[in-house]
Amino acid sequence: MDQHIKVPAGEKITLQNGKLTVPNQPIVPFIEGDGTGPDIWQASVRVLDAAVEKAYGGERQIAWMEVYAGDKANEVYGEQVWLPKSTVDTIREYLVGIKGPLTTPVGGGIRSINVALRQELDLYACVRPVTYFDGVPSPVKEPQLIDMVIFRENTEDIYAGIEFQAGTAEVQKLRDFLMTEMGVNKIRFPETSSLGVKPVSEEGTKRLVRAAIQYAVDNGRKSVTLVHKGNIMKFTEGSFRDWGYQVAKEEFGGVELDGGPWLQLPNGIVIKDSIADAFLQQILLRPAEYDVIATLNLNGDYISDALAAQVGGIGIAPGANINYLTGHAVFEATHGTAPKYAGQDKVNPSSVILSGEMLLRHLGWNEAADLIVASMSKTIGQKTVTYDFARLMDGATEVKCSEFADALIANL
Ligand SMILES: NC(=O)C1=CN([C@@H]2O[C@H](COP(=O)(O)OP(=O)(O)OC[C@H]3O[C@@H](n4cnc5c(N)ncnc54)[C@H](OP(=O)(O)O)[C@@H]3O)[C@@H](O)[C@H]2O)C=CC1
Ligand SMILES: O=C(O)CCC(=O)C(=O)O
Ligand SMILES: [Mg+2]
Repeated sequence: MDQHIKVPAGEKITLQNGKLTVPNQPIVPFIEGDGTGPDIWQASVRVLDAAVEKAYGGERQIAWMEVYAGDKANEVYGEQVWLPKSTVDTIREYLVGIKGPLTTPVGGGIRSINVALRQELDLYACVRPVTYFDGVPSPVKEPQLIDMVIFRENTEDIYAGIEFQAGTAEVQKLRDFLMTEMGVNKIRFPETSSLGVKPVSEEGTKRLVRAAIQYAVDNGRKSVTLVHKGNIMKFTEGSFRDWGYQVAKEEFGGVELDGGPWLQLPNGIVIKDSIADAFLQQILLRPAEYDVIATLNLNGDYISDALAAQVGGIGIAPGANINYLTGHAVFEATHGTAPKYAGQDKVNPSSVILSGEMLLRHLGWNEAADLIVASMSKTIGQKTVTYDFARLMDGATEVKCSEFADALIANL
């Protein structure tokens, strides 16, 4: 902790015997985020506080504690400080946090702060539920059939950022090693290639798939689909599939259906797999056949936004980054900073509000979480929506980001 972080009155959330102990005034660190982050956070925190107040009449309250990352860390800690150590240490100490989106430049510049936070805290499961709220405009015919929860591996894959730029001494060293010592002759343009490394481990895969299956078991879901491109990337994505089936068999009692590879657990849950390209058309054509999804980091990134579009877009796509073993969890929207709308009080705050709803449920404050879901349904049902929905909805009343929060609070 340092002098920039003001600790509010409240108590720490702790983990005891694998279970969270949540005081009535838990201190929860938050990162406001870049771009539209401040608008969204200011709207979201009001809704979260109002839901808690309504559910518990003042007996419970979240003590929010601001920690810094991205542009605001530069302002507070000085230039080129994007993710202060104290931010990571504070979230580590207080276990549960929430964040707005943070900018990552394309090409050069800093590596993703979002990814760094997930790696530093080993938040190995990125959990992104995709459900439909009645009345939301959707490009598909039967959006109500979509009810999936994506479990995206969050620490490995090509997403880990191990890559070397064309023309550097580093890439030359790696290329020479691959070509002379490993017999690699498939780099099409060796002199001008950048090279990336795609680590996919048995441990990393198994803990993610284990979490996905456990979620399916705990929540009475019908199936878990392992999504991969294992026909082409045999030892990374193919192994993800194989290790996934192994967990289902060895730890959850899966038995082969019709000679495999699909499995069925004793409670009826089906464990199956799908190749990523085919999967992306299947979720459009036959979404009812998919339920819990377990996939690698980059696939999960693409699938998250594609599925979000089917239920109205990334303005209403929440998520959580979780380590089920240590209890650490950082909740965040699926979308980014949407920089062209920054400071306009315009964008949809629903993704962060519903990420907060997931946070409340994670704390066991289900009454407050339920109030938020009900209010979201009611407000959208009244066609009071932000620009993203209004432009696709007949007869909608378009409201600002902050006004949408007001409407949600009024409907709690
Ligand atoms: N976890 C994180 O913090 C993430 C950070 N990022 C970062 O964000 C930056 C911008 O990324 P970009 O690719 O533009 O993706 P964004 O998700 O920021 O925005 C893409 C488009 O999605 C729509 N959108 C996004 N958020 C909302 C919202 N709250 N309400 C309504 N519509 C929304 C807008 O569509 P329209 O134009 O149609 O109105 C927007 O132009 C990059 O630096 C990227 O790295 C990206 C993803 C996640
Ligand atoms: O870190 C980033 O900038 C992008 C991350 C992202 O798109 C995601 O996690 O969905
Ligand atoms: Mg993404």
